[in-house]
Amino acid sequence: MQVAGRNVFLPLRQTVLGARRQYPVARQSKSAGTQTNVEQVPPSAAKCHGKMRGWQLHSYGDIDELQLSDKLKIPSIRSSNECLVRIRTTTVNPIDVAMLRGYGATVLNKMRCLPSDGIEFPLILGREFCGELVHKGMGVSESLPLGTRVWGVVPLQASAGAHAEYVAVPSYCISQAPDQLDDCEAASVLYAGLTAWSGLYVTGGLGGPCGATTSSGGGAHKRVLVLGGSGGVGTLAVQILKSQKVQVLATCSARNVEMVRNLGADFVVDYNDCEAMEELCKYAPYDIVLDCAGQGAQKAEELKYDYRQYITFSSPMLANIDQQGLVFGAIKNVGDLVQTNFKSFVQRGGLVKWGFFSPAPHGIEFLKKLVESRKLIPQIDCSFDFAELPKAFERLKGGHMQGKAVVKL
Ligand SMILES: NC(=O)C1=CN([C@@H]2O[C@H](COP(=O)(O)OP(=O)(O)OC[C@H]3O[C@@H](n4cnc5c(N)ncnc54)[C@H](OP(=O)(O)O)[C@@H]3O)[C@@H](O)[C@H]2O)C=CC1
Repeated sequence: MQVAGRNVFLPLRQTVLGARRQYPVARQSKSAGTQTNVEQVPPSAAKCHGKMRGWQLHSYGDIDELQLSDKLKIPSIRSSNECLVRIRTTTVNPIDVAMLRGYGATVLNKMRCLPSDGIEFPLILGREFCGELVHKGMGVSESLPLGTRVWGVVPLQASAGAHAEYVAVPSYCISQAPDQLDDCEAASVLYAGLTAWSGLYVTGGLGGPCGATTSSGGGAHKRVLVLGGSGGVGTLAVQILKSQKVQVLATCSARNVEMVRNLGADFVVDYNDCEAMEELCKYAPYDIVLDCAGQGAQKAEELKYDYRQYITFSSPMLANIDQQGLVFGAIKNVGDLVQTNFKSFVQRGGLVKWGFFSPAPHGIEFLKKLVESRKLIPQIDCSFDFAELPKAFERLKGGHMQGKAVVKL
């Protein structure tokens, strides 16, 4: 991403060695002639020598492409609104597994503003984290002092993600981590939580205009069916909906029915039990059917009950563009969406939409309020040490997760 003061680099090494207290510094960009102020001094990072450990990807492929190195350069703050975080915990999400194979590369490389002959490697995956704020630009709010324990997300197009000791992110992507959560729990909320929030409130308009533009939530007395209530996104979607007094129905495999019920779902069905699945017809029409199970838009055509909106997080958008290029992929996307919506509207009277993760600050605020009032409790499926990160990828590939796969640094 192009940022202001792009040529202003302030490696952590220069700012932390020997430093013991916070003070602002300013560096002049020779080429741009602009000035970027960077407040810094991470006392606890004083031992670092400008290098960090991290898992890198040098080409797309499978899990064995992930390479651990302890000689990676610590990311630099490149604008006054960026923050450098020393990571304590991170997670592995399905998007990391997909990006390992090259998913979305065409669009993401465009967003990375690479020159036409540029390559995106090395890449560091990892979309969310909990850690300590060690370095920040002067434009970052005083409500986030250095040393703050923060939770945050990494925008999809960033080529240096959270599977490393440090990550640099725009300040809107982080906030103070809730005290109610330990480091593992705090790392496992935002990526899936912001996906669920964005699907329900931005794409689905569950809380009206205020639900999408503020942290107010909403949707009381509506009825939502969550497909895949036991996964990373599904467990949070169920709890978000319950906290807003929405009637929640959910599907998952038999072994997870009790867990999803305990999260607050009013009615839970094993998706392998055809008879029980028929029961879902009794509760139709649904205001929203939320696909958190990778079923895609085509699943909407198979449903035997009516809905107003079917929202899937498994859109073919990036895959179409990967396969057919930007122009033909975009045309195919529009065609797919029109065709699916035509069928859906005629058969079920509802619309089919694609939902996406969105790093919105008011979404983060919304999730934080739920955590603080103990209405949202993250579910952790498994945790691994940093050196074992590939095992977390294996666990995700195995499927049937009960929440998140966490990695501790
Ligand atoms: N577009 C976007 O921006 C984003 C998209 N996603 C997508 O959303 C989906 C969910 O992500 P996430 O929760 O992290 O993934 P998980 O792997 O954590 O969860 C998926 C869950 O789906 C359940 N499941 C599998 N098959 C079915 C089925 N036929 N019916 C009902 N449930 C089923 C599984 O439950 P069980 O064990 O009970 O079978 C599993 O727990 C993924 O496809 C992911 O790629 C996620 C984040 C962002």
